[in-house]
Amino acid sequence: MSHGWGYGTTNGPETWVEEFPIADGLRQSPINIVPKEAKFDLSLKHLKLRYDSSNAKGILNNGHSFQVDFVDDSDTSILTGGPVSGKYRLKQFHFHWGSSDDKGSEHTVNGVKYPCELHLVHWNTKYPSFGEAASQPDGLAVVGVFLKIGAANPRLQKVLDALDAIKTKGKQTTFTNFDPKTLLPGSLDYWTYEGSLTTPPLLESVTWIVLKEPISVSSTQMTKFRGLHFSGEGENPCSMVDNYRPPQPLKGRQVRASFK
Ligand SMILES: O=C(NCc1ccccc1)Nc1ccc2c(c1)[B-](O)(O)OC2
Ligand SMILES: [Zn+2]
Repeated sequence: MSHGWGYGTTNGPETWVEEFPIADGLRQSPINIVPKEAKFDLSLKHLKLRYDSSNAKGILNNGHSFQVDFVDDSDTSILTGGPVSGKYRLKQFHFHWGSSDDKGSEHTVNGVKYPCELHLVHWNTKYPSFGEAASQPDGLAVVGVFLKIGAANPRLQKVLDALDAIKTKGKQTTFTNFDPKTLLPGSLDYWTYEGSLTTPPLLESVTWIVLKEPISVSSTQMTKFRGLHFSGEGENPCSMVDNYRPPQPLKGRQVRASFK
């Protein structure tokens, strides 16, 4: 049986460095964000996200999270402005969450964990593909959005209703006509820093753009995330929960803020 990385006691974040030594690198993610230590940078531009709902393609249980994949063969769903130069194409979005409402996010704010964190993954069109971009220091731009327990979020419902069809590892189904902009909070104020993928291969190619304002999710909606399985059909069932990497050392990096 393939051992493969995961979030369990024998293959979790503390073990990843054995196969992926960059886990101890200089620009690892996530991090704990301390707002008072973030430097307001007047030169940071407004974040511009233009998505075409018809680019949504499918939804997949990849054994670590679930992701909604987008057609990325043209510049129809792109991120521009913010801390980056050039155009970054939306490839997929996915989430990280906990086994209970007191944990689950990857980034933390003053040490506070949110129950869930959304990642919208974009790649720099100066490179020919996502895979190529993922190996470049300016290859990826990921927007992180915190989810906070409150009123049920109707914008999440279409995604959550699709989860019954992808309960186990490897299952996927079509998922069309969805604009991820509907998942964003009212304010696009953000913190930004240079980091990495938070899952193996942990490549140090991500400009992180973490939104200050969370979106809401209800406890009941959170139980839908927790109904997924890390395991495949017919394997010992293993609930997909606590699929988050804890904060990593800042190692001298500056976190900048787009707002005062
Ligand atoms: O795309 C991923 N893996 C497949 C892969 C293919 C080709 C080259 C490298 C990697 N992973 C991944 C991508 C983006 C993010 C994360 C993980 B995240 O840190 O969880 O949030 C942001
Ligand atoms: Zn992620």
